[in-house]
Order: sequence, then structure tokens, then C-alpha cells
Amino acid sequence: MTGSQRVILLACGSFNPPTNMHLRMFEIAKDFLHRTTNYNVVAGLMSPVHDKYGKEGLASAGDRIQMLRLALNSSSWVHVSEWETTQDDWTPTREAVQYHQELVDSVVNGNLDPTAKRQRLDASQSWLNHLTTSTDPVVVKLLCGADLLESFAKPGLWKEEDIEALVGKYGIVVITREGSNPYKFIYESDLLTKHQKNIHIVTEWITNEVSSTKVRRALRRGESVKYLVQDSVIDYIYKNALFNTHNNFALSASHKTTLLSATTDCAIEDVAT
Ligand SMILES: Nc1ncnc2c1ncn2[C@@H]1O[C@H](COP(=O)(O)OP(=O)(O)OP(=O)(O)O)[C@@H](O)[C@H]1O
Ligand SMILES: NC(=O)c1ccc[n+]([C@@H]2O[C@H](COP(=O)(O)O)[C@@H](O)[C@H]2O)c1
Ligand SMILES: [Zn+2]
Repeated sequence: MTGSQRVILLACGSFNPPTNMHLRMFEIAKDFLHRTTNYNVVAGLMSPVHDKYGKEGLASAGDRIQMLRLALNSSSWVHVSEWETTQDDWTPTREAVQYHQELVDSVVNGNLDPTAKRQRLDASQSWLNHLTTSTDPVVVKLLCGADLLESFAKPGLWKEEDIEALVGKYGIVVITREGSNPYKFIYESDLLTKHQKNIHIVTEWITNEVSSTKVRRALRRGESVKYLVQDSVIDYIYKNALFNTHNNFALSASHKTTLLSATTDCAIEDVAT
């Protein structure tokens, strides 16, 4: 794309576990940006939150990274960034965006000597490699659902200067979610209205209200989550007895996930009898 601005979409979240909608967000946002702006989306990154985020029922970062890797096997352009999980503590989202922007700046635009560049590329992620085929600048934007945008209003949750940096300096791409009204939310905020040009609202018409919470609930109850989560992720969850699936362990050990997911109800009866 000539004259276009290269963009990386960075989604921060728990991904506990990653659902198909987490993956869809990237496809929806990319299509929208290519249709309505001169952005060229060159990569997507999923940045799982640190264990110390402390959300109830949060699987370990190691498990969440493995699940993301499995889920992203089918994507040619979205990758996992482990950086947040390797820090000593939880990282505010502004810092996560800033880190990735600085990393990209140093490798794509920076004046690093070839050895330092090599080290940085080796130490980091393969997604950086293909960006170096051009010296056109790359900007990192936060990709999120409307609930995350609306959480800006929760008292004490976000620093004002972080919100200002996210919308003013970097930019946000927001996917609508059932029950959200991001346009109204922006209208009611002076700060967001000031930076409206940098907030891209993507109305998702093919709505899918899957959430990790609902998936965990279904798993806990031994219900099928097939077609909500990638098969490879379901396998991983059962093999590692995540999200209280150990209650259904006999079930998982004796059945292939595909079979299990399609026939959970009968399988439960089989095991019980
Ligand atoms: N169905 C969805 N539609 C739009 N955005 C979504 C959807 N599910 C998740 N997201 C977005 O994905 C990002 C990561 O969210 P998160 O890991 O909290 O997923 P979640 O499904 O909301 O999980 P939980 O139920 O545990 O809060 C957030 O920006 C969130 O808004
Ligand atoms: N002040 C902040 O930067 C801030 C506050 C709350 C959540 N977050 C981030 O939002 C993401 C969403 O997490 P949830 O799973 O809680 O919806 C996480 O990556 C978390 O780090 C950031
Ligand atoms: Zn959430």
C-alpha cells in the first residue's frame, strides 16, 4: 500500500482462556481500518496480563501463553507478546503500548548498530523481523473491546495521564460489544472527545457475545465450548485440568476433545454410570 501508515494492533487482556472473539477482533479491526483509513495493519499482538494482575481464577501466565500460541497457530499475522508476563509486576496498559512502540522504533526506525539490532531481534519476537523489510515508520495502537474503553470511567482504575497518552499519542481501535455505547461514552468525556480522531470505533454487526467468563463457566459445568474456543485450546485446557475441568477429568482422559465437546451431555452420563 503506497502512502499508507503501517500499524501494529496490540490487544492487552487476561485471555483466560483466549476465545474465538479475541481472535476475531483482529480480523474485524484490520478490515475496518483498511476500508476507512490509509492504515496498513502489518501485525497484531496479544499481550497477556501478568500473574500479579490477581484476577480471580486467572490461569498462570505460562498456561495462558501456551493457549494463545495454540489459538494463533491459524493466524499468519497475529502473535503473542510475552513481555508483560516477564516483568516483575503488573504493567499499566499505557506502558505496555509504550514498550512495544519503543521496541518497534528502535528496530525499524532506530539507529541501532547491526549487532545491537540483531540481538534485539533474536531476543524478541519473529514478528519484528518482517517489519524491517521497510523503513516506513510503524505505529502501535491499542485494540480493545468497548467494555475496556468504558472501564476508563471506573474510579481509581486508570490514571488520567495514561488515558490521555493512549488516546492522544497512540490511538485506540474499539470493537463494539453488546450493551456498550462507545459513541455516547466518548460524547460524555471531554478528554475522549478531544482525541476523538484517534479513537476508531468498529461496529461489529456479526455480534458474538462470547467471553472468557462464560467459557470458564461452561467448562466448570462440563458443558461444551466447541466453536467458541479453538479445539487445540480446549485440548490444552482438559489436558492441564484448567478452569476446574479436573471435576470432569475422567471424561477428558477417556475421550478426545472433539468427541467430548460434541457429546458432553451423554458423555457425562456415561462416566457417571
Ligand atoms: N465478545 C467480545 N467482543 C468485543 N471485544 C471483546 C469480546 N471479548 C473480549 N473482548 C475484548 O478482548 C480484550 C481482552 O479481554 P479479556 O481477556 O478480559 O476477555 P473477556 O472475554 O472480556 O474475559 P473476562 O470475561 O474474563 O473479562 C478486551 O479488550 C475485551 O474488551
Ligand atoms: N490502568 C490500567 O492500565 C489498566 C486498568 C485496568 C485494566 N487494564 C488492562 O486491561 C486489560 C483487561 O483486563 P480484564 O481481563 O480485567 O478485562 C488487562 O490487560 C489489564 O492490564 C489496565
Ligand atoms: Zn474482560
